[in-house]
Amino acid sequence: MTENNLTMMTYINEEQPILSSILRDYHINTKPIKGKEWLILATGSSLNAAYSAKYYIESICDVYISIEEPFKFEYYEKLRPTIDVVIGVSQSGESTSTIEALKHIRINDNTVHLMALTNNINSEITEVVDEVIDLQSGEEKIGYVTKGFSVTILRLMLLGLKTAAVTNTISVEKENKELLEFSNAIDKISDIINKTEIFFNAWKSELIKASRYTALCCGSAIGTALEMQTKFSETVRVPSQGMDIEVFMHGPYFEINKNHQLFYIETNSPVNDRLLRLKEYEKNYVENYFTITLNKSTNNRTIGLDLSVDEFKAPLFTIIPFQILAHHIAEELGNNLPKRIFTDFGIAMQSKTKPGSYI
Ligand SMILES: N[C@@H]1[C@@H](O)[C@H](O)[C@@H](COP(=O)(O)O)O[C@@H]1O
Repeated sequence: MTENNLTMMTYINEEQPILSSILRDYHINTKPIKGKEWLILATGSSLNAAYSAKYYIESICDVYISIEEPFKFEYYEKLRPTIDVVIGVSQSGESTSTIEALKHIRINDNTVHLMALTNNINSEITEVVDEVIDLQSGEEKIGYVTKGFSVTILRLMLLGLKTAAVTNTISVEKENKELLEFSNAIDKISDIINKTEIFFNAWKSELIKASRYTALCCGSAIGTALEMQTKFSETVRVPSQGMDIEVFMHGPYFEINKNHQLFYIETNSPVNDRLLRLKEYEKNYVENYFTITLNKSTNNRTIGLDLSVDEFKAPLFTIIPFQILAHHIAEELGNNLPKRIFTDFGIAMQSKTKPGSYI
């Protein structure tokens, strides 16, 4: 494939094989994380990936995870003395705020273990940490990451699984059961892609009309809602937001009008009933609302992933329909995604160490 033909779909289609291969290499490639209190620093999609993995790791492993925006952390937060390890997650390894926050921590604390999780082991982030974990997600030349996002989530989840196994928090049987569940669900990613394509074709003419897109979730799916906001903002470029239903209920619901489109993310959370009640209420005020559920679909407004995974693994999969919809809606709206825009932004604002190498 020539560079001119690369699209987000190229990389979305690579998710299933790369996630399968990472899972296959789990026993060789995944080392446990030392310590009970982890602080993750990341920005953009990497931050959303951290939120996507946090609740799985905490559910399987006896650790506590805090997640912070690095810039805010550097200038306004204090490093808690109980933090054992700080993990800077940066797919490019070139986000200056993550690098600077790690440097700042090192200057003020000589004992905390600093790690980088990155797809570029020659990048600047690797020079400021004690240990580097290679994401190994392969090349991604469209800067609006999809494959790298999914790989980051799986890598983080597997670090949690390995840590749980090595510390005897879970049995070998449980570890194998978890690996099998991941594997079975990853094998169904091509079905998720097909179902989303059918959904998009059925709803295309409506989907492109929204004046605002809102993704609503409960608890452990927050990483999906946040990444929907990031991905739609970057690509569809129409106001987009993603949040927990409890946040929505305390302000944002006032702005709803019929031109908004709502996406509900259903992951069989214990508070799912509240999400269903909200959907029932809001359907009187918007023309278009859709659901992405872990279960089977019961109507044509719903993409049913039909996966046997718990709500904690769900974010690895619930994001995929949004990645595909972002690509297709952006294309329908005439946004030429391979053509880079604001190419001078990263350097002007010093948000990146160098201009992105993606097309
Ligand atoms: N627009 C990009 C985002 O798409 C990306 O997620 C973020 C973090 O990048 P990285 O994970 O390489 O640190 O940087 C930029 O802001």
